Amino acid sequence: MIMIKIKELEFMKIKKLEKEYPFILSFFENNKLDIEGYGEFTLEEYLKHFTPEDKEEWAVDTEKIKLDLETYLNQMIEFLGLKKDTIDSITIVSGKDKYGNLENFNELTIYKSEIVAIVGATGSGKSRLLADIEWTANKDTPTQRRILINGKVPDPSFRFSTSNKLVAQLSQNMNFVMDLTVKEFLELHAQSRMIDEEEGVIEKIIEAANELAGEKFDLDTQITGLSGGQSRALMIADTAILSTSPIVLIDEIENAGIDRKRALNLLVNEEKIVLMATHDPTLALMADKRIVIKNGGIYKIINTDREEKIILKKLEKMDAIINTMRADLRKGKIVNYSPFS
Ligand SMILES: Nc1ncnc2c1ncn2[C@@H]1O[C@H](COP(=O)(O)OP(=O)(O)OP(=O)(O)O)[C@@H](O)[C@H]1O
Repeated sequence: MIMIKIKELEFMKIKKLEKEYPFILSFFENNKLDIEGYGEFTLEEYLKHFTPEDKEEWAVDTEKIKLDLETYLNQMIEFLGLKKDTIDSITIVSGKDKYGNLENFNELTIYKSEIVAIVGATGSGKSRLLADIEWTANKDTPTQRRILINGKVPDPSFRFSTSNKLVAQLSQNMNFVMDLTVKEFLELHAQSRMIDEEEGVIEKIIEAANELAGEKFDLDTQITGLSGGQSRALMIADTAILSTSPIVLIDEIENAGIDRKRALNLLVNEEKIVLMATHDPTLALMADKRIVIKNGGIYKIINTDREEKIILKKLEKMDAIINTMRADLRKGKIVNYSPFS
C-alpha cells in the first residue's frame, strides 16, 4: 500500500524532507542529484531548476525521479517500520435507540473529504452520535454503537493519545480564558505540534480566519477580546491548517457570524472527514449526505441529490441577502430596499 504520495511532498522544502526522511539523502546521492545549497527550495522548485541543457547533459527525467522517489520512500518506510497510520474512512456500526430498538441501518462508512450532516429534533441524539465517534465507541456507550477506523476496531490507545488525536472537536462554546495575543496562542499551538515553518503557518491561519470572520482581526489582538464569530473562525482555521486530526466533529456552527461555506471548504480541502450536527438547512444540504436521528437512533441516511443541490443554490442566495442585510443593519443603514426583486 502506498503510504506517501509524491504529490504531498512536492511542496515541502528539501531541508524539511531531509529532516523527516533522513534516508532521502541516499536517494539524491544515488541519482547524482546535488542538493547542496537547495535546502530552502521545495522539491518541485528544485526539480524545476534544471535547464533543458542540464536535463540533456545529465539525463535528468524529473517525472521519473518523482516516481522513483515515491517508490523509494514507501519501501524505506515499510522496511524501517516507520509506517504512519493514515485514516481513510470511519464506519459507524449500528446500535440501539433510546427505547432499545435496533437502529434502522447496518453500517455507514464515511471517507476522507466527505461532509456528513447530522439532523434531527432537539434532544434526538445528534451530540450523542458525535460523542460515540469521538470516543471510538465499542459497544460501551448508551447507544451500543461501534466505530471502526479503516474498517477495523481501532486500538484503544487512540482514546488517550494526546499527540495522535483522532478527532478535533469544534463546539459552540469557544470561550478563551488565557491572556494571550492571537500570535502567542498560535505559536503555542504550532510549537506543541512541532511545526517547522511556524511563521508561514501562523500567517496562513490568520489569513484563513479573517476570510471566515466578518470583522477582521490581527495577530496582536488579545484572544479574550475576540468576538464569538472571530474566535470560532480562528479555531476552524487552526483546526484545518494545524491539526493533524483526520476527523473533525462540529456541533452546530449556526449563528456564529462566519462564512460557513468557506469554513467547510477549508476543512474538506485539508482532506478531513467532517461530521456536523446542524439545524440549518443550508449546512445540511451542503453535506454530501445527512444522517437523520430519531429517538436516539439513526433513522435514515439520505444522499444529497442533484435536485437538493439546486435548492441549495437558492438557499445560498437567500443567505447572502440576509448577510448583506445584517451587515447593513450593523452599520446603521436603513434597509428600505427590496432584496427580493
Ligand atoms: N441511543 C441512545 N440510547 C440512550 N440514550 C441516548 C441515545 N441517544 C441519545 N441518548 C441520550 O439522549 C439525550 C439527548 O441527546 P443529545 O444531547 O445527543 O441530543 P441532540 O440531538 O444533540 O440535542 P440538541 O439538538 O438539543 O443539541 C442525551 O442524554 C443522550 O445521551
